[in-house]
Amino acid sequence: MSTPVLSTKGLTRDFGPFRAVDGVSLDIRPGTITGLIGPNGAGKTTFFNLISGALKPSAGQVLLNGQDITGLPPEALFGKGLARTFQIPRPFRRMSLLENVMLAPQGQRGETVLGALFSRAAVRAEEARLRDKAMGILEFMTLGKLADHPAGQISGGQMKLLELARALMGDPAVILLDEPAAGVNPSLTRVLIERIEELNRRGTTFFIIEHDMDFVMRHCDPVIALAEGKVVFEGTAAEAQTNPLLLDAYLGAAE
Ligand SMILES: Nc1ncnc2c1ncn2[C@@H]1O[C@H](COP(=O)(O)OP(=O)(O)OP(=O)(O)O)[C@@H](O)[C@H]1O
Repeated sequence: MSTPVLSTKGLTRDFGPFRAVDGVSLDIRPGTITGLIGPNGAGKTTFFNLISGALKPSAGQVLLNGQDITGLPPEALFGKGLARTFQIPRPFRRMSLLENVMLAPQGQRGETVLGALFSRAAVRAEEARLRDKAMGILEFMTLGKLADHPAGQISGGQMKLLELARALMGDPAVILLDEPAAGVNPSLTRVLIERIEELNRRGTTFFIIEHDMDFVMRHCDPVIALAEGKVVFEGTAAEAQTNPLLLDAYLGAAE
């Protein structure tokens, strides 16, 4: 078996007396599109927040390519190749799409104190490089024509594409997506899925929270299920559909 690109060991998070994530240990294999499912309140988003540095764990560890990244802030993780998108995207609404993508956190010379020591020509060259890279990514995400549009004026589905575009500025090895298909119309969902699969073919690993079981069955392998903060299932999507524990814990509501 290949070395996991991302691992958690006993990852735990308490909110007062309530344990939202309860000793989760799992491995994400490189090159997979791994799905994370579970009922409302199972702890999925909290688990993503712990991995991506948005929340500090009460106990446990997160490893990226074997390196301990527990508790590092999101910007530091972005630089290490771990990116995350949100259930509800939050672009800078008055800035253009291009500016939003260019502003994705990364060691941007022009904005650092050190940057003041570089020549203005070097700063301009760096900005031109970022602009070209951001434009290429927007085109890849089918948003090229909207590059100069204010981000506050695009649809919710386009905002999800923009979120992924921002994530791509860090050349991430692993991307965490929180409900990418929620509230997105079918044609934009298709674009999103095609891009995820294209990036995956090029080697990017995805870890995706998704409630839409059709999406999970078609695109995710393996699938991990959380219930009450614990892993209750790990296997293929087909196994997930027939697992009795899962039917009780999660899919039972559909019966
Ligand atoms: N900041 C917080 N303070 C207190 N409790 C919290 C906090 N964040 C989450 N919780 C609780 O932790 C539990 C897990 O929430 P979480 O949002 O991680 O679940 P989820 O599986 O992502 O649910 P959903 O599918 O509805 O998004 C819930 O009971 C929630 O109320």
